[in-house]
Amino acid sequence: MSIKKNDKAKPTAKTKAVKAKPAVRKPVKTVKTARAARPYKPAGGKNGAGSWFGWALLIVALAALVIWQRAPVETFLNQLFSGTAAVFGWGLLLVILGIIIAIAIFKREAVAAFARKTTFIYWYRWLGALVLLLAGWGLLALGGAGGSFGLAIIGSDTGAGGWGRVIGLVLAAFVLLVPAVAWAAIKGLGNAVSRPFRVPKEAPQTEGSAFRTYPPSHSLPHRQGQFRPSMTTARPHPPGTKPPQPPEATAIPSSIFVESDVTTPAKGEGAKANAAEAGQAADKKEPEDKEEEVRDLKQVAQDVWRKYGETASLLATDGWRLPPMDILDYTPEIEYGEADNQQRARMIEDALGSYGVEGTVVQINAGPTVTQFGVEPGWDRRIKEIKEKDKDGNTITRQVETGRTRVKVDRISSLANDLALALAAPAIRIEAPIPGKSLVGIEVPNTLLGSVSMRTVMETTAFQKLKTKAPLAVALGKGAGGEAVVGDLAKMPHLLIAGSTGSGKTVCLNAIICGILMNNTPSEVKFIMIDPKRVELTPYNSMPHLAAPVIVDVDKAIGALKWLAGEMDRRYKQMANVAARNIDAYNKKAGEEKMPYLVLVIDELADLMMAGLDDVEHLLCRLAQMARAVGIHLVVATQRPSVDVITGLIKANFPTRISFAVTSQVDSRTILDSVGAEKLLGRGDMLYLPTDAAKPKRLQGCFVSDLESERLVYFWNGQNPEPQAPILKIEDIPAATLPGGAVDTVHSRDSLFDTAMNLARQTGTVSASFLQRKLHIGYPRAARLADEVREALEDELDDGGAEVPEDDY
Ligand SMILES: Nc1ncnc2c1ncn2[C@@H]1O[C@H](COP(=O)(O)OP(=O)(O)OP(=O)(O)O)[C@@H](O)[C@H]1O
Repeated sequence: MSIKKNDKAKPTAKTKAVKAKPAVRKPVKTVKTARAARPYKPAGGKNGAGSWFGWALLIVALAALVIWQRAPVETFLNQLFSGTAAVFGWGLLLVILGIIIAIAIFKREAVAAFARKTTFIYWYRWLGALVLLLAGWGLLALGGAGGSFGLAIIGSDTGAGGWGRVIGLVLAAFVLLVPAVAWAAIKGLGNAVSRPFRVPKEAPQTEGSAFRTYPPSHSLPHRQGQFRPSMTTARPHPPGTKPPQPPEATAIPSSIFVESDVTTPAKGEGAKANAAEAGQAADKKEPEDKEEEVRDLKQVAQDVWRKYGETASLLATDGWRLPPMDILDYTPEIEYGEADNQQRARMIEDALGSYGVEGTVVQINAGPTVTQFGVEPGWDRRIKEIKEKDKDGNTITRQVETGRTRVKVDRISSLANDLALALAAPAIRIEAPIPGKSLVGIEVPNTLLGSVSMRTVMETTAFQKLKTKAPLAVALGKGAGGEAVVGDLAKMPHLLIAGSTGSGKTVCLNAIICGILMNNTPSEVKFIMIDPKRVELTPYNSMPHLAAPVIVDVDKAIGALKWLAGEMDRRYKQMANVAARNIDAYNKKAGEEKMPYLVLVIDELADLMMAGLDDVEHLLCRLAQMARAVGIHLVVATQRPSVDVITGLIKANFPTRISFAVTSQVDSRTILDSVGAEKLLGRGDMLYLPTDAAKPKRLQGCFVSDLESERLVYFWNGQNPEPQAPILKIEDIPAATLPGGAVDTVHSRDSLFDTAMNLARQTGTVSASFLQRKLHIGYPRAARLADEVREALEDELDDGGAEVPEDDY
């Protein structure tokens, strides 16, 4: 608000001159833009210990060093232990070695962490550098400039013997510095030598070969009852013997990739279309395109194996290999126009000013989807008009500020729609105040919407730090200022996700699942996945991390919840036996028999709630209340955030919540207890409410493409671990019963059931795609409807009715 000033005016006797300063616009202090993620430091594996090849090298190198420098070592030991060395002789070295190995075994985790921290996981490279140094010194000695130490290195022989030693040292350094290349060279040499003597033969995949071929999960509906479908029989290893180890990583397993007829169904929108048109040449794609895609995928996965299959740091303690970071795509971030944001900041100030609200934009946080403008509320000034005479005797009016109060935050919040109009933005969310700052945050959608790849978040220091102490670390997305937001599922300890259709729930679930898959082996984490929609999570079928194949039947799902509640009780008893209070304490005491974390993922809670409201609510609440300590965590998503699905009890037990775009304020309140989610933009734009925060935080969720998750599934499926006994078999899950005792078959009958029946009778066709076209409904619903119609017609046939039409899915 400007205040007129008249320098010439003289104050009258009655008035006191007040020097009123015009409101000065402060410059925008901070402009944060989303920065490129910090360069990724290679993540250490679980033990960080190195391969057998590396260990063998170390032992040989140490032994050679000791034998070579026997005299000084002996002198040193004698000096160190005086009489002791004389008594024990060289045995003392063995004792020291034994102590070191014992410490390494008992303090495995600590040693691994230390090794990772100090980059000692690359000890062989350090050693290699040392050997190279010695070689250099030896070379100097050959030229007469190496001193007595140099002469010792070449054995005081400046002829062929000395040269031989130097060359030997250089070769040893080469092997230590790049063991993989050395190993490949040795193998290549071996192959070249043996090639002339080899008899060419066909190499069919034999039973028990290093890698198994897995049929595409979606093509196995008939195998729903089986655990980990595989085409080869897994041989149990005899008790007391070593379980089969994963294959040598240098061999790129061709059989891990399913052949070109395999198309794991894409998830998300693509998935639905894909599944819907499964019978119609796989989603209208040209066969060549499809082949190209599969070949690409195969190529990428092969490249990943070639590059990282032998990385020692990827080898986990239990023999599995963790996926390398390169398995995820790297998407460069969009740079946001700073000038554009400055201009919008001015527009916000002007728009506020035009409604009589003083405010200055003092901070701009540019994020991937929205830019947050931090507005410092100005003053509500009380102005008094003073009439006075100038020196010519004319009456002039002067305004004087007589008092001021801060602009109320509510006055800015109530202008959301007006600001949206002024900025020509679709929706504006106002965060008043920004937690921890005395500013009001105005979130304006960017003109260019960016997406956040999971890799960019996983490579940040925040995630890398969390990962070292939290096995269930998940990458959630990036905040309004482009900062990475990560969370620990174990601390959440259960997560409720809601949002309207197409808002990004399934992508978020995938990001959580893939995040866990990137850092945990099947013996550390098991999943139970419930997917009533049948297309979203089924691509994970056949993965070794699954405690049971993906459950798609609602009645089985309720049975699985009951099993999980039983498992929780069993775990509590097991823990009580060893006096452990939680899973971490138990696993520390348990030694080899560790308890895996169990993560239950439900893609559509509404379907379950509709099937057995009381049962499901009771079971979920019981699990949510008690399961954290025994390592069971729930991740539940729904597209119906209404009070009959997200009941008060469920809400109370799921303290961590994520809301994607919803259609109304009521829905937003139901999920978050506050408004705001109705203003979200969809496509991964979310409000994240962690347990310890009073207000939700706006993020752009991580995007995981179908290709990325497929690659991960291939990676895990391709390994040949020790055979795993199924924890939970689908056929063992009891079907849930309705309150009346009858098996639940009628509840899910669709409102379009009668229309679909009529269509089937008239046209003689029952297929999901047909119903989808005719009834203008989505694929999941059409597929369910087709099943119902088919069942009903089969029942009629049993009672002497018309024949069931041929299925043309
Ligand atoms: N984090 C994200 N970044 C970029 N795009 C996203 C993100 N999340 C979702 N999308 C886009 O939105 C589409 C729909 O997402 P998704 O399938 O997860 O929605 P949904 O909420 O699960 O829908 P439905 O309930 O119908 O299954 C995706 O295909 C993708 O194109």
